[in-house]
Amino acid sequence: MTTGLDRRAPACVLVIFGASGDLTARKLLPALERLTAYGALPPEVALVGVARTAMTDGEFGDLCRRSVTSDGNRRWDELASAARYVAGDYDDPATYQRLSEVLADCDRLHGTAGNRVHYLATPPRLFGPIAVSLGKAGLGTPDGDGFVRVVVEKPFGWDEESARALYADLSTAFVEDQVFRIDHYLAKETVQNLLALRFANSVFEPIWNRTWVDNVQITVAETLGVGERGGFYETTGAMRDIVQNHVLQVLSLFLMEPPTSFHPEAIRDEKVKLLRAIRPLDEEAEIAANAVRGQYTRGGTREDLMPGYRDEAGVDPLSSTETFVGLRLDISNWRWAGVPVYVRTGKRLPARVTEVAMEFRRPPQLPLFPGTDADLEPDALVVRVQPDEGLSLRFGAKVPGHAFRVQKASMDFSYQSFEEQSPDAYERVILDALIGDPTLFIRADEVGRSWRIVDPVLRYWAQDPRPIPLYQAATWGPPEAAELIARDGRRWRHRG
Ligand SMILES: NC(=O)C1=CN([C@@H]2O[C@H](COP(=O)(O)OP(=O)(O)OC[C@H]3O[C@@H](n4cnc5c(N)ncnc54)[C@H](OP(=O)(O)O)[C@@H]3O)[C@@H](O)[C@H]2O)C=CC1
Ligand SMILES: O=C1O[C@H](COP(=O)(O)O)[C@@H](O)[C@H](O)[C@H]1O
Repeated sequence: MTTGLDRRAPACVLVIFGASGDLTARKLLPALERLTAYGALPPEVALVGVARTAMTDGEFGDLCRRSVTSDGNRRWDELASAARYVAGDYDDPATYQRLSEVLADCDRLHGTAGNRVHYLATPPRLFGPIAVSLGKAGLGTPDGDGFVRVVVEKPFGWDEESARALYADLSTAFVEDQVFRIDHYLAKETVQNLLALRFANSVFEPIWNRTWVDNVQITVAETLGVGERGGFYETTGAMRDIVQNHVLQVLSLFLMEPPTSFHPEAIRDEKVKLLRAIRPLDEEAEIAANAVRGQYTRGGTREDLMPGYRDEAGVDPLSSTETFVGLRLDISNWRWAGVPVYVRTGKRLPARVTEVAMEFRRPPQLPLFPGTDADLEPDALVVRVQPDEGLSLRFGAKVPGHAFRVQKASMDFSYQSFEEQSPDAYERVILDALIGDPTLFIRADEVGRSWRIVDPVLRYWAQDPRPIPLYQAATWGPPEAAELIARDGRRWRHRG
């Protein structure tokens, strides 16, 4: 992982496919503006957009400026004014011929030295065909000492088989080292801080195992519903949208073995080893007992009544797509054997919170305060990814007074205590891709292994004749979610 403060992109052209789209306007262009604001994109970096919508170079430049509020950022104006645009179908060889010519112009005018980063920000089913077309046009192969990379947005396929087909398409044009698969969660500051927490301190390592840890809980809770993205979500659901990628990535960083170095491959090797150690739920009875799905219905308060999932635009009124997933996963290795990992994610939950919590075993007995142990929450280390990024260590402390009463207290660290601002996740991933640092990107074997974990559950749900369990918007999921963990004598950290 490159750590220096002097992170600057090398000479190159960033080519965005899907340049007329939502992701480009809402995330990529604002991230590029911020990168120019702090000098990370020198004049030898050029921007090219590709999409079907007819636009001139000037109109694309206007779109760049319109998508961003920038105050006197000269380098951004320069980048947007010099931006080029190629209009055309993604499967038409003429599009790639024009792109080749535009790239040659960039090399001549901006000194971009034949280096290219192709960013695929189109609907996912176009990723494979675009990669194949880039290969056929000779745009996947670097010239001499230069580089060509491809950045792929999630999802990486819909199941293990389609992920393999996408890999095959990418491989017609690129070798694995050239492929940067994005998971924007890995670029969140607190997720990266997991590495610092675990490996820049010696105090945590001795307790990071089954001897001390009782259970791990990962929560990715959103208050929003699917909004405008109903059509997309209908084909995705919470398991593919969040668990297969964000949750399993965070989980593997949190629970992996210490890497032998901070070399990207050493970290990714440990992540994939951990993913391999997660026992897939293969048997039907195992899935029924350890996986819960749910879908939100109308709910909230009278003042803030939220629509049900089936009322959202683009959603089938009889849809059985899951907007909530609860799972118990088990890890078959020496460090974590017998420590359940509870995972929960959903839309329209009561709070926006993403966190990883490690609950510690209770003391063997509580002789000083008999009768309280059932009520006392277990000690826990909580990594808050959002909002209010930080860490908390929760423990029991005596309440002042004559009686010996114990209450939970916590030691907190908040990222707000640093003066430096965290870069937005997309700033981080774009700059890493331009620099060529793959640490925060997902390797092909991690993708395959993650599908291996979620596929059996998705197949089981697809043929399950029972109606999907429902939960009211602004509640913590269906009752089955509470039962999943209560069966083991435990409770979710956040509950209604
Ligand atoms: N939007 C977001 O917040 C996030 C998006 N992503 C991922 O980023 C990628 C892009 O997402 P987003 O920008 O929302 O997608 P859009 O639906 O906005 O599509 C991007 C562009 O692709 C082209 N396109 C759309 N539909 C088709 C089609 N049927 N055939 C050919 N071209 C089409 C359009 O350009 P034109 O018609 O001009 O060719 C469109 O502007 C997706 O893979 C998504 O999963 C990931 C995280 C968040
Ligand atoms: O990838 C996705 O993530 C967002 C949540 O991202 P966050 O950074 O706001 O936590 C989620 O809303 C979306 O459905 C999913 O595609």
